[in-house]
Amino acid sequence: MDLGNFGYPTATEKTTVSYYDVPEGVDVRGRYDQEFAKILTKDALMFVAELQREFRNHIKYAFECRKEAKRRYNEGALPGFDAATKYIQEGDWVCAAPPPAIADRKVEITGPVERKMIINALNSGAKVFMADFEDAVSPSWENLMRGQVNLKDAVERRISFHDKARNRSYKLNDQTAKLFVRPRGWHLPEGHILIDGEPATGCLVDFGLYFYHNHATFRRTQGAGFGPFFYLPKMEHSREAKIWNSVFERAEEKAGIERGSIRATVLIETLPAVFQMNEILYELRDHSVGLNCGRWDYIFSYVKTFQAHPDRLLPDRVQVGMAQHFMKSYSDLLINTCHRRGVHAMGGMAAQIPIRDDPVANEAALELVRKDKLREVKAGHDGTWAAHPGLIQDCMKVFNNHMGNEPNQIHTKKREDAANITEEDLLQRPVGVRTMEGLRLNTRVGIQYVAAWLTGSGSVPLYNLMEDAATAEISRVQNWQWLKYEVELNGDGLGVRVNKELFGRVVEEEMARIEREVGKDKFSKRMYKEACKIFTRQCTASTLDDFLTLDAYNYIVVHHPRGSPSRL
Ligand SMILES: CC(=O)SCCNC(=O)CCNC(=O)[C@H](O)C(C)(C)COP(=O)(O)OP(=O)(O)OC[C@H]1O[C@@H](n2cnc3c(N)ncnc32)[C@H](O)[C@@H]1OP(=O)(O)O
Ligand SMILES: O=CC(=O)O
Ligand SMILES: [Mg+2]
Repeated sequence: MDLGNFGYPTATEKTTVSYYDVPEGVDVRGRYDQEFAKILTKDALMFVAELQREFRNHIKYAFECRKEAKRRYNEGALPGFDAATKYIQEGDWVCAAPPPAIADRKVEITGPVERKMIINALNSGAKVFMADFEDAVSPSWENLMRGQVNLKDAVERRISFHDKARNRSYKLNDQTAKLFVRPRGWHLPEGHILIDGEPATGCLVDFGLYFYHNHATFRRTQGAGFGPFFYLPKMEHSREAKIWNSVFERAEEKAGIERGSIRATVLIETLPAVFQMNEILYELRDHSVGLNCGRWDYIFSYVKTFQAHPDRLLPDRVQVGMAQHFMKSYSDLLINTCHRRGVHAMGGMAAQIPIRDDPVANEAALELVRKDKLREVKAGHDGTWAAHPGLIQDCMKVFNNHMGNEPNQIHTKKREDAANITEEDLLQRPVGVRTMEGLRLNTRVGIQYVAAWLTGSGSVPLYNLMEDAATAEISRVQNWQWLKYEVELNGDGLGVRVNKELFGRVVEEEMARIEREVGKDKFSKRMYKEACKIFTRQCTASTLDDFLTLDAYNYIVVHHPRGSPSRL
């Protein structure tokens, strides 16, 4: 039996609401809004609180383990395959078969949970739209709660949008992409919802509210009996996948739906996780629809994992592509692992986006995207990511040309040749050089990204590339690493070493450049100075911050005390 309200008693309608109606032990400190109140119902909050109470100790333990692993890496250890789970690596098990509704995932568009973009993405011609609460979103209360409202309207197919300035209206086409939702990573708290006096775990809020309100409609209208579908980001170990699996089981139980209804694709986007791909799929075997190469966070994680290994410095960010041996090995092993276990091996995101006002540069950008997709489909990926609706047709053509009418390559491209990829392959030092331009680009991209994030945008176009939290992290940690080890910029032939004084000058000059590029007016009104402070502090910190957005989050939490006028 499918219990739409999870069997909780129906909440009585309040006629006058001045603040959210919360269950025992839950406090909502975010701004009151009537639309948000339809999401933050007492029953939905009770569901989130139950998840938080059941899993908080498991999450705490997983973070203790992350800390312990970091300590080991910082003392010189390298990540590697786990001998204790050889029986999983070598066993002959497979995951549950992919639901027919999402057998074909050739091209997936991703984007933040903004109303207009959700409509555009669902109408884009992509097979799947991954609605993002992670890398592409600045997790302000407004963005998150509006995102939940938008997704509910999208699942119920009544989402619309009117752009007053352009007098343009948006609504869904008859044929739309299948919806996946990516909740935040385990590390991000939700500072506006307190459960038993502590901030809720961000991803349990994202998952819990979305699941609670949409599971029944989704399964009926989109999933052909399966769903909802998720992407799970930034995990470092299979024990974290095990928590998600238990969360899914609990949600299915509460909703009274069959085990295995919920399906999720895990992003392999941390270095430790590449050694756990079998274990992650195993933990989620009833709920899995594969793995995805989250290449940008993966590069970030390579630097983070090796923060105390000066012999493993990265070259300039632009040189760390999928052709580097360690990146190619990661993608090949992911395909081999997924296909052996009967699930999708998804490719990743090329950073290029269409360049509207320059046809030659636009064609060059599209060609880079096409090449990246060709590499992926030939390697055996079953689908890929695209950042922009203008890329869907080209990506689709590449995949269709190679796969014809086949929905995926799970059973036709096993990549047995990749089964013997070793720890050395996965950790091989990237080749390339470091330049002053690399340091400058990291700095001006990092500052502009943080400025955008602080003002509500989690994905932005910068210098004709898509930038989001993952790409910005690379800029930050690379600067930190170069400063920490006072590295030589060996690509310029000048023997210049990076130190705080040089970095100080670079920051000043890049801030001046940003001001010239964006104009004095925007520069003074937006948060460039605050962004510069946050970014500079993180690049020069004596110990590396785990995440750029954890510190920056403090700037965007806005508490509204109960009964304050802003809640009315
Ligand atoms: C590392 C990772 O995690 S990758 C996954 C996370 N990152 C993302 O999802 C990034 C998604 N992409 C984006 O956010 C955007 O494409 C950006 C910020 C990179 C570029 O945005 P813009 O410069 O505004 O794009 P542009 O002006 O060319 O947009 C043209 C139209 O396409 C729409 N559009 C652009 N990207 C998207 C998208 N990803 N989804 C839906 N619609 C989109 C715009 O809303 C606009 O619509 P309109 O013509 O109806 O007004
Ligand atoms: O989430 C995707 C990534 O590349 O990071
Ligand atoms: Mg990522």
